[in-house]
Amino acid sequence: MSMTIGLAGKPNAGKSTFFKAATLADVEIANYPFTTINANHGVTYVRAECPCKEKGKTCGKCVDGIRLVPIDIIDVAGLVPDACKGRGLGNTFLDELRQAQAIIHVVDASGGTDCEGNPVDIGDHDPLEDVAFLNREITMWLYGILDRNWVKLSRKIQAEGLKLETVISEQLAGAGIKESHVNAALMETGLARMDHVKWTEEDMIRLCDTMREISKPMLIAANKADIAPRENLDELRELDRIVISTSAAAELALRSAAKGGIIKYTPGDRDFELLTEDITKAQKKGLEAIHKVIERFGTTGIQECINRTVFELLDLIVVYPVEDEGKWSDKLGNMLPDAYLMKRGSTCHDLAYQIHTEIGDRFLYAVDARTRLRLGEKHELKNGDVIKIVSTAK
Ligand SMILES: Nc1nc2c(ncn2[C@@H]2O[C@H](COP(=O)(O)OP(=O)(O)OP(=O)(O)O)[C@@H](O)[C@H]2O)c(=O)[nH]1
Repeated sequence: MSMTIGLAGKPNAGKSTFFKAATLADVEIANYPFTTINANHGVTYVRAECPCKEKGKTCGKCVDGIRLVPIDIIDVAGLVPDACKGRGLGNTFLDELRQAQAIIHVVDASGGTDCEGNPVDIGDHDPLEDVAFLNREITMWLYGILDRNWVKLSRKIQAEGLKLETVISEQLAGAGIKESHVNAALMETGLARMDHVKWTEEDMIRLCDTMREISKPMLIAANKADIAPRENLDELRELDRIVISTSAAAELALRSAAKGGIIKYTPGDRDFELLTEDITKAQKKGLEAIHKVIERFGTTGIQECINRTVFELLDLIVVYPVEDEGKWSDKLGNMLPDAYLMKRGSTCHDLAYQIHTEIGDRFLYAVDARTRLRLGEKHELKNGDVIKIVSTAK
């Protein structure tokens, strides 16, 4: 199961900076091959507690007990200028959006760019408009697809006795909508109890809006928080969703400085340590400014966006498969060699399949390496579990 985070945002909101920062990893930390599919596709990392700390050992795969687990991220390009003037979302944008299971919407919280991304005075543009705009556009895109054939589909449901959720999900399959999404939206809107023939346009838009929320959960990165008026940040925080104050520019500077050996900084840290005095005046001033930003907000917010997208919006957990339940290692003695992101609710059997099809097919039982207890195939995994799978596979 591969999951992808989509980064969306109007021009100049800081989306490219966010993407660059989120995908810039110190190779020594990352330990994974850098797999760029194209310029817009990259790998970012979830920050997790590494279990090796509990053993009082260092696995060599983490930094001071912080494990970085890879996940794909796409810079969803093509939220075109003029979209807000009625041109709608671009095809590139929608094509890429389909591939993402959750969205981080990078908003210019400073209000220093208009709806097309043109610079205006700080505070002149209301960032709430950008949030509402993107949501509405995605909803109306779904509605457009559904409405196109609705009369025909509606008749088909009645004539052939088909299930409403099957027909709707088939029509919206291209947008990544699954039957479970439709079902959940029908329940949430109360439309499940109403004859679909009687649905008004407004009902259908409401259904699409709810399907969007469920199938593409979104959090808001209130970016440029460092220069944003406080009212803007407060206003955004009142939204009924996760809103995180971010400074993509600060995170990019920190990761670049860490990569260059100037500072010690692991993504998401609440501070950084200067490793050399051999820096220019400008660098020193820059780092001091970033220090103030971190002091004010706790972190730059970028890592928090990734973590909360993964653990809350996508509802994933991290699981560590091992072959030796005593040493928490593989056969060669490498401690905690892998960290897998899996959907919450996954079982030991699912983990076996994730490791290898044959191990899944020939699964016998699993062992919780912490408690040494035997677990059956249906046992549900928890975040941070260290698990050995026993199978008859060679
Ligand atoms: N003050 C401040 N400026 C930022 C921040 N993030 C990005 N910027 C600046 O905002 C401008 C736009 O950033 P980009 O990352 O290029 O914006 P974008 O949304 O990707 O825009 P396009 O590439 O045109 O789509 C640049 O000058 C950045 O340096 C931030 O957190 N704080």
